[in-house]
Amino acid sequence: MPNLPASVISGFMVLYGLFQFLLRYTQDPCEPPPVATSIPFLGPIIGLMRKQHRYYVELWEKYHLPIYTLRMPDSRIYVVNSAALISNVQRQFKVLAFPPLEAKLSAKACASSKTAHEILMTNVNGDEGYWGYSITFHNAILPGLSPGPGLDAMNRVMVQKISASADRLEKPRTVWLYEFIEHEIALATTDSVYGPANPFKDPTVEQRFWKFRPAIMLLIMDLPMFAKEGVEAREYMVKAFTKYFESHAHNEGSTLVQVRYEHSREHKIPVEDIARYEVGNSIGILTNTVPASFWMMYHLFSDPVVLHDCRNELLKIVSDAPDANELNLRTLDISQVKNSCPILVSTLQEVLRVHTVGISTRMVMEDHMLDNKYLLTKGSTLMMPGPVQHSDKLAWGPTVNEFDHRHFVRHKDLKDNKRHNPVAFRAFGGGTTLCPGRHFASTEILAFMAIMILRFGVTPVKMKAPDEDIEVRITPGGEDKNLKWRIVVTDSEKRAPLSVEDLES
Ligand code: HEM
Repeated sequence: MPNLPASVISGFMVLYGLFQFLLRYTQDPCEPPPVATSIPFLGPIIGLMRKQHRYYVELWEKYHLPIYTLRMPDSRIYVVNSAALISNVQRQFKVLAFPPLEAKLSAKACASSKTAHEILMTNVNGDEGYWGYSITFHNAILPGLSPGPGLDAMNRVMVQKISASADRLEKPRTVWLYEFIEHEIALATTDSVYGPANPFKDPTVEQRFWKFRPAIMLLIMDLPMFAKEGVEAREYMVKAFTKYFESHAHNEGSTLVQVRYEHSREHKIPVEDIARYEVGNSIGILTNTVPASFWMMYHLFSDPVVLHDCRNELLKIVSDAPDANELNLRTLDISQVKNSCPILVSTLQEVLRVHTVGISTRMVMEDHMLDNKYLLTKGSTLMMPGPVQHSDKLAWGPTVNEFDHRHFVRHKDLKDNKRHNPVAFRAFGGGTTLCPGRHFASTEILAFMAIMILRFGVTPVKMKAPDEDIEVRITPGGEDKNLKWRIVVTDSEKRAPLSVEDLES
C-alpha cells in the first residue's frame, strides 16, 4: 500500500508546480512583474485580508517597484507606485476609467434596479460623446461643492450645528472619542446636506448607517448572504430616503442634494433608485471625514506643541466686541481659519497624509501600453494606493514616518523649506476624479477643531495610544463665563490649498 502522507505531499507539490507554471505561462513578459507569487493566486488575497492597505506599503518597502501585478484566481490587479506613472494613468482617463467601475460598484452596494443600472451604463465612459448619467455626474454636482454660494450656505448650516452642540457642552463630560465625533459629524454634515427634513434626524437611520458601512465590501464581492444585518440597515435607510424625495423635502436642502436629484431625474432614474444611490452617497459624505477628525483631535490634544501652535494662530483671528447685553461676544470666521491659519491647515493635511487609507481604483477598458513600457490587459483593475505615496522617503524626506504638524507650511524664502512635491499628496485622489467634497470636508474638520481648541480641554481618561477608540474627558475651557461665541462663515470664493490642483488654480 502506498505511503499516504508521501502521496499527499507529492500531490501537493505537483499541484503547486502546476499553479506556478500556469501563473508564469499566462503572464505576458510586457506586463508589470508579478509579486507575492509564493502561494500562486491566493497569496495576494491572504495578504490583503490580513493586512488591508498596509499590504501595499509592505510590498513597496520589499520590492520598490514602480508598478507590479497581483494575480488573483480570476483577475489581475496592477498596482502603481511611481508618481510619474500615476500622472500618466490620470491622463489616460478613457482607457483607465473610473465611471464604469463606479456604476458597477453602486449597483452592487445600493442594489439599484435593472432600469437604473442600465441608465448608468449607457455611454458610461463617454465613448459616444459627453452625455449620459455617469460621465456627466462629476460636473453636475460641482455647483454644490465648489467654493461659492452653494458651498458657503452648506458650510454655514454645518458650522451652526457644531457650534450649537458646543454650547450645550456646559459641564465636563467623559466620552468615547470616536463615537462622540461620529455622532457630531453625522448630524452636522447631514443636516447641512439634507436640510430640515434630514432623514438622519431619526436616530435609527444614523444607527443603521454605521451598520451598513462595514457590509459594503461583502456586497461588492457579491456575498450579500454574509451581510444580512448590513442589507437590512440599507433597506431601512432606502425607505427613509424614498419618503424624503417623494415629499420633495430636498427642495429645502442644500444645492448639493438638489443638483444631484435634478441630475438623476434628467436621466429618468426612478425615485426609489435615487434614494438607493443617496444611501451610497452618504457613505462618501461621512466615512472619510470621521476618521480624519478623530486623528486630528488625537494629534492636537496629545502634543502640547501642536495645540499651542494652532491655538496661537486662532487667537490671532478671533475678534471681541461687546454685544447688546454687555456680555463679551467673541467671533470666529471659519473662512478666515482656512486662509490665515497655515499651521492648523498643515496639521489637517499631515493627518490626511499619515492616516490615509484611500486607494484610487480604475478599470482597464482595453489592452494598453502604459508609458510605452507596461502592458495592461483589458478587464483588469488598476490601483494607486495613497498610503504608498504618503510613505515614500523620496517625496517626503527622511522624517516620513514622523508626524510633523508643520510639514505642509509653505515657507517662501527660508532655506529649510520642507515643502513636499504636491503630486505626492493623494489624500483626495487626483485627475478627473479628484474629490469634489474636499473643500466641504476640510471646512467641517477645521471648524470642528477650531471650536474644540478654543473652547475645550480634552484629556485621556487612561494614558494609552488609541487602537479602536479612546475614552476622554472634555472640559469647557474655563474662560470668562460671560463669553458668548459667534461662529460665522463669510463668503469664500478663495480655495484653501488642499491638493496640487488647488495650488494650480
Ligand atoms: C476627509 C474627507 C474626504 C476624503 C479623504 C475624500 C477622499 C476622496 C478620494 C481619495 C476620492 C477619489 C477616488 C478616486 O480617485 O478613485 C474621492 C472621490 C469623491 N469624493 Fe471624497 N473624500 C472626502 C470627503 C468627501 C465629502 C464630504 C464628499 C461629499 C460631500 C465627497 C465626495 C466625493 C465624490 C462624489 C467623489 C467621486 C468623484 C467622481 O465621481 O468623480 N468626499 N474622495
